[in-house]
Amino acid sequence: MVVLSERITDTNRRPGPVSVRGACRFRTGSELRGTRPRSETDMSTRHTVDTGAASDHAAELISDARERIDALDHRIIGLLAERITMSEQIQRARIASGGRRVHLSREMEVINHYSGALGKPGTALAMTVLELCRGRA
Ligand SMILES: C=C(O[C@@H]1C=C(C(=O)O)C=C[C@H]1O)C(=O)O
Repeated sequence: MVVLSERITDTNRRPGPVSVRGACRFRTGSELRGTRPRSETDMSTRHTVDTGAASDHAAELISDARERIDALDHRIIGLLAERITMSEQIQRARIASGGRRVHLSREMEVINHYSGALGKPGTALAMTVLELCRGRA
């Protein structure tokens, strides 16, 4: 059962809407019946809305896994920064010696490495990594 929204000012008043991140949603049947404490329901709903999950269990699993993904992305970005520094050193040394910035046969090796491991998207990823490291060719 749902009840149409109206803005709430008193958090104990029913059946006004519940605010979720500044937005309003309809009150659920269990909230209207008072079978769950209001704050627990609000937290639980926010949890599932944030993750797109349909249960608290899935929402918790997703939140935990997202933290690990954020940590992995942080490391990937750190590794990319390290790669950019190494690549710049090579490019500077080559240019200082009278050579060119770009070395195509080496780039093909890099692209093959990525596509061998990751398939077609690996090619696109390698191109992006190369662009980050030596600019647009
Ligand atoms: C770093 C180099 O210079 C450039 C950058 C590359 C890279 O970032 O992997 C690869 C080939 C070159 O275009 C290199 O020759 O190894």
